[in-house]
Amino acid sequence: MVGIGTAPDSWGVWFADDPQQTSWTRFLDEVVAAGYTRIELGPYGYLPTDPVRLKDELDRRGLTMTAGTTFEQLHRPDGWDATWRDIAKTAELTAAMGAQHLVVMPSMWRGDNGEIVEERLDHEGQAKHGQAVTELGRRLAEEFGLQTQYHPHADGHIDTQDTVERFLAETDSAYVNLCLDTGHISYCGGDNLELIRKYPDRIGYVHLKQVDPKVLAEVEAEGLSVDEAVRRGVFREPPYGAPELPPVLEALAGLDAEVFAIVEQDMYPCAPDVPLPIAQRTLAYLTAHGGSRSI
Ligand SMILES: O=C1C[C@@H](O)[C@H](O)[C@@H](O)C1=O
Repeated sequence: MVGIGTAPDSWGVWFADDPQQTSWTRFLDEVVAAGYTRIELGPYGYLPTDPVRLKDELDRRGLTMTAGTTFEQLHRPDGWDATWRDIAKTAELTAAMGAQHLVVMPSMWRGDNGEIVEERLDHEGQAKHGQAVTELGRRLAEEFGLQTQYHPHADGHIDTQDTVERFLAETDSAYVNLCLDTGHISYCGGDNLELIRKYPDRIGYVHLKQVDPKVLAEVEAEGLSVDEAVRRGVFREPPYGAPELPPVLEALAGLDAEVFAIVEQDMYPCAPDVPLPIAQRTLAYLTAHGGSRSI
C-alpha cells in the first residue's frame, strides 16, 4: 500500500513563525477539507509544541502524523551538539504523536542568493558523514523509537544521484534509509524509478512533488538557489511537472513494505486561498493512480 498524506509545505509553510504563512488552525482544517488523513509536523513550532494539545487538535480532526522533518549539520566536525539539540526536540514531539519516522535533511552548500557557502564533501567527508548519520539514526531509534529517513535536498550536501548512492553505501540500513523526494531527485538530475529499482529495501518513506522543467532550466542558467526556484514556482501541481507520478506509485506499490508518500509541493510564499484547491485536485489524482488516503 502507498499511503498518501500531506504536509505544511503544501500550504506554503517553511517557518515556525511567519506572518505571510497560513495559520496552523486553517492549515489543519483545510487538510481535512481536502480529504487527507495523514500529515507531517512541518517546521518545529509551527503546530503547537505541547504534545497533549497537538494530539487533541489532530484527534479532533481525525488526523494522524507520519513524521517530523528536520535538518542536520553532521558533516561539520563540531556539528553533533547543534544537530542533536534541534533534532531531539522534533523527535520527542514526533514520537509523542505516534509517528514512526523522522525525515532528516542535509545542510546546504549553496546559499539563498545562489552563492557557494560550503565546499562539497570529498570521499573521506562523505564516509565520515555517513557514519555520523548512522550514529544519529541509532540514537533516534533507541531514544525515541523513530526510523530515520534521509531526505536528499537540492543545494544540499546529499543531492545528486551520485551523492545519494554513495550516502546509501556509507550508511547502515538498520538505522538509516531514504526519504525519496521525487521533486528534489528530479531537480538534481536523478532518476526516481532507478533508485526504487536499485534500492527497494532502502526506500523507507517518500515525498511526492514535481518539477517544472522550464523554471528549472532558467534557474540552472542563472545559477540560482532552490529557494529562489521555489519562489519562481519550480515545484508544480501534479500532473504538470516531472517525474510522472503514476509509474512512481506503481513501483512503490510493488515494494515489500507499506510506504507513506506525502505530498509536499513547496510554494513559499503563497496566497492563502491557493493551497486548498490544489490539495484537493492532487489527492484525487494520486488516489486515481493507486495511492490510498485512508488510515
Ligand atoms: O522536506 C522538505 C522540507 C522543506 O523545508 C524543504 O524546503 C522542502 O523542499 C522539502 O522537501
